[in-house]
Amino acid sequence: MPSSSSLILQPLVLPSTTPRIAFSRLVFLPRSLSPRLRAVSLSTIAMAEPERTKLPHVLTVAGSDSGGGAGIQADIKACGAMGVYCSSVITAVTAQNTVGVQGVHPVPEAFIEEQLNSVLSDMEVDVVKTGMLPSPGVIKVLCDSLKRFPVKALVVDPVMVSTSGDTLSAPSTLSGYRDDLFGMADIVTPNLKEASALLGGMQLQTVSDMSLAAKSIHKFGPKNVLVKGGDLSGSSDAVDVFFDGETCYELHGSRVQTRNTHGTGCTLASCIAAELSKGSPMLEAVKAAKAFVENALHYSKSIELGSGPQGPFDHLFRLKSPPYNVAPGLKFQPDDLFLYAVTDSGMNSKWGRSMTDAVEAVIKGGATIVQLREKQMETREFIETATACMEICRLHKIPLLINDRVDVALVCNADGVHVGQSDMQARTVRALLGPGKIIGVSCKTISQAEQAWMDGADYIGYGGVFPTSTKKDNTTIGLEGLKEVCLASKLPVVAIGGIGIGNANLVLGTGVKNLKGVAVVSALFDRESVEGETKELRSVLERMLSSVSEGTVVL
Ligand SMILES: Nc1ncnc2c1ncn2[C@@H]1O[C@H](COP(=O)(O)OP(=O)(O)OP(=O)(O)O)[C@@H](O)[C@H]1O
Ligand SMILES: Cc1ncc(CO)c(N)n1
Ligand SMILES: [Mg+2]
Repeated sequence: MPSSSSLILQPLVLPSTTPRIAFSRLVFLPRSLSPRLRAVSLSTIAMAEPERTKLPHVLTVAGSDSGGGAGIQADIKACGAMGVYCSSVITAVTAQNTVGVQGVHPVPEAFIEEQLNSVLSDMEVDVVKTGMLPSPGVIKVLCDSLKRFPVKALVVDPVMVSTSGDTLSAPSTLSGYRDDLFGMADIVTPNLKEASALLGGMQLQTVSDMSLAAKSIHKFGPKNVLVKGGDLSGSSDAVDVFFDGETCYELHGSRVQTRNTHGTGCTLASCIAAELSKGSPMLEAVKAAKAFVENALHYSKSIELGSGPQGPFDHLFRLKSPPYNVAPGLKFQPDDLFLYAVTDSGMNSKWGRSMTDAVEAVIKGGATIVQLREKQMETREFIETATACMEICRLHKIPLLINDRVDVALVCNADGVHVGQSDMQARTVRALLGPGKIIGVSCKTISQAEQAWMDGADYIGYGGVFPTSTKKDNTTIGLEGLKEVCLASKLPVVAIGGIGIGNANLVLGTGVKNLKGVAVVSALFDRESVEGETKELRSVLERMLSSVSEGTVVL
């Protein structure tokens, strides 16, 4: 939470095109403090930096798929798409296409060992991901290599049978997986058939069977288990079950209607490995991987390759879409939600001020994030206004979000988008904006908050807390509803709806987990002095915050 005295020293990461000079700067939390403090914060010290960039690195130990949709080929493309370097140790060469597997040619174990030695001894691997390990001997070689060259994480996809029904690893590998490799794994990712085989043929037909299976497989020693439900018959969504040893999570995604699902499992495990190599926590890595697979399937629905029943999909779909080339904006920090200003041009014209003047004033007053919410403005005017506001926000290092209009956000390279329940789904917004942008979702219920998290949003807006004139027909849920959703939410929350100087303390005073701030429209913009009102609200919030943190809340 913001505090006027907290100072941190933070390295400034420069884009790769910038001359190789590193700066360090003093950064105060939150981003908008007084101009005096900001001036101090920007004093930079130039110093020489060695010429070295460490790329996150995944090593895949898997089989080649001549059709290019699964195996090593999927792994390399998936890691590339996630921005991670991928080396490969090939365990077998398969002759494979959309019809099935026509042949398997295992690589001799001694030569697999040689490949492992070459890469692990030299190339600073962060994460190892395994796919097709055709024999128990290969598993043994791999375990020995990992003991000699430990890595940060091990992702085991226990590939046994292809979807076409062809055997990719001997049944005798089962005990190698269970007794040797699983105990070293950070996560194992069996599909339904593999989970069943690992558990001696246990029937898996429902999501609760999947949970039981995840818990049983966990007993073999991996830190986490993900039982994948791509092949769960009769399921209208794509549900996977994640178990971390304590909690079982059902991860629900939309089921894409397509024949092009060959290689989803390899891709999912590689994306998890890629996210782990970048430093993501496990559950976040799994979520990001699942969202990637779903998006890739969605964007590849129309691909026609081969005459068989299961086609490949396009891992590099993002390259085709120019929006993905937009520069990342300010990285999301939950504390930015502290004083969240939402614009309204009707109020600005009432008080005779321009949008840019209003945005500048609200930032000077102490707003920590700005959202342009313009329901009536023509597209061209909206883009011009948003571009001008972006300049002001960039200058002050305050994130600018656009309500609903992903197109406007892309054109003006805003820091993100805020969507409501009837706007574009957050996962689609994420697919369009890419991973570096901020996405917020308005939610009224716990299940909407859960869905926002699943969709890859960064925060939720919860409201209306109090009655408001800004939104007609908006149900008021009150402070009790706010507390309930905050406690259940996995994302930071900003409260909205009828909040102003007179009642903001009631909101922050709840002191409830995940509540990071208040979003305000009329109380800032339907006033004569935007800057003055914002300053006053900011000081009310800061006073409330310090009494909450000292445990001396007086309402
Ligand atoms: N049609 C689909 N729509 C959305 N997600 C899907 C679909 N099919 C599979 N998935 C997702 O893809 C991931 C891989 O699951 P799946 O059960 O297909 O693995 P697999 O059988 O090991 O894959 P492979 O085809 O590589 O053998 C899971 O997250 C699953 O939910
Ligand atoms: C080489 C290889 N690895 C894994 C799979 C599972 O999809 C496959 N079909 N082929
Ligand atoms: Mg499958």
